[in-house]
Amino acid sequence: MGHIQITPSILNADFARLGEEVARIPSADWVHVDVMDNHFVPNLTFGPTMVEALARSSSVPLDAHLMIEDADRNALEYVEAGCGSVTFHVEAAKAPVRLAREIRAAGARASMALKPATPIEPYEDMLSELDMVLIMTVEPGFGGQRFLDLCLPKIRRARALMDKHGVETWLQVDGGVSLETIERCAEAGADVFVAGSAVYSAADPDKMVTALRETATAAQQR
Ligand SMILES: O=C(CO)[C@@H](O)[C@H](O)COP(=O)(O)O
Ligand SMILES: [Co+2]
Repeated sequence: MGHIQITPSILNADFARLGEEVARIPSADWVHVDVMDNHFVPNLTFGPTMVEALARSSSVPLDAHLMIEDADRNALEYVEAGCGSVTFHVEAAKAPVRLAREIRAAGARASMALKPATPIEPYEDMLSELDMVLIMTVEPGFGGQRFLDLCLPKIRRARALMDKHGVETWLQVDGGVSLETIERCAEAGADVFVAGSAVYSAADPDKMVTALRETATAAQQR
């Protein structure tokens, strides 16, 4: 398992001042940018032009979470926009192995996301093609939803498969992660944590990043 990383989502930040909002979380390991196209999910956020502007203004690297149809055709735009990690949904990719290879070849970390009802087992043999697997712990589309405990067994199974294959693939969780739920995820084997509303509704977002990291690190070492 890798060291604990915290990647705040800006979905619940003030979109009118995104540059300033990102500057409020200097301790974050990554900034999670939720790209939504109103087709793969029933919500619309921003595209590569905005992500490119954010990448230029941020001292923290960007972790793009693409909730878009036709990921095969559009994912590379986010590598070109300057994201250090690009996550596509397997439900939206026609050729996930080819896409992961293309993302890596273009110079970013390649990551694949699974919705709550999508199993990890069919993708066991492609773990070595991935730098990260993202297990959604809410249905994608909106911030501020309740954490789905039913996803915890899948986190455990994903960690067991990664151990079995001896890969260094990171295991990210996204959705409803807070000081209350992060321990369960870390104990199950996750090492990269997206937190949106928990961070941006805190009085001091950067302090919340530190608190989340400390809580997860303690749970991981138990
Ligand atoms: O990808 C998504 C939602 O689809 C997430 O990244 C959320 O934006 C995280 O927000 P919280 O659930 O932590 O409020
Ligand atoms: Co996300």
